Amino acid sequence: MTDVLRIDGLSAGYGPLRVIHDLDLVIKPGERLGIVGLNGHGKTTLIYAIAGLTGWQRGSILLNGTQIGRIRSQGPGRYTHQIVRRGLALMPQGDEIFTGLTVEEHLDSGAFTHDAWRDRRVRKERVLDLFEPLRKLMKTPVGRLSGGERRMVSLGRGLMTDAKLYLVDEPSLGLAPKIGQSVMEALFALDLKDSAMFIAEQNVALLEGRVDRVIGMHAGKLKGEASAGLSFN
Ligand SMILES: Nc1ncnc2c1ncn2[C@@H]1O[C@H](COP(=O)(O)OP(=O)(O)OP(=O)(O)O)[C@@H](O)[C@H]1O
Repeated sequence: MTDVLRIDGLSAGYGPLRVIHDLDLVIKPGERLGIVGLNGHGKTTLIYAIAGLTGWQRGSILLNGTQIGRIRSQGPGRYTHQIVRRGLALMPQGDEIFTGLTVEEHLDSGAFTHDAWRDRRVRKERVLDLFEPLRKLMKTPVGRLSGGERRMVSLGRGLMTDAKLYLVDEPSLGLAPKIGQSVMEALFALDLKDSAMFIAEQNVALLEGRVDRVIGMHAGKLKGEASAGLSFN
């Protein structure tokens, strides 16, 4: 079976700053991968590079066998819509939600591809099955929601397409521990089938036993790898 993601020799950064250094990574169908590392070591930048959102990048990135990692210096985001159409879903750090729009409008906005838009009712049901508290809030502007509910909206929006690869950036960040845990549980309940999930997370305890592999990230490089039991090599 084709790898969901195969990265070879990726470097990426912003202007003169090189954040990702010659990085290789393979993610298999059905796999949940955790990336852990301290602030500023490049987790978000790696996610952005996969999504074509860094200032510049070079190296090969195959998403489900298709090259999405062309040399990019024309500015961030120029090819991101094409990458999304090829099967990428991004759940960004900090939610990136719009306080005036309702929960339902956010979920609809995640149905970006033609197929997702056509099937949006079914897909919204699938999201609501995972994030039950949103069910009674569909017509509520997101500005009135709690932090945990907003996170569910942000993650739910990312689940509206049938992506090959879900990139999730610090899903528990800024939430009370119990809320963070329940949001993560909902995310882990998603049946990936032959898709894969990449989760950047500082709170390694939240990944324990819930992902197939955890890789440490330090100074723009991947360091050490642990299976679900979390003893690092
Ligand atoms: N848009 C940007 N322009 C310039 N430098 C940036 C930009 N975004 C991130 N950086 C720099 O890139 C480096 C890596 O940051 P990045 O956000 O990828 O790390 P991280 O591991 O995801 O940390 P965090 O948990 O804070 O998101 C840092 O030195 C940061 O200052």
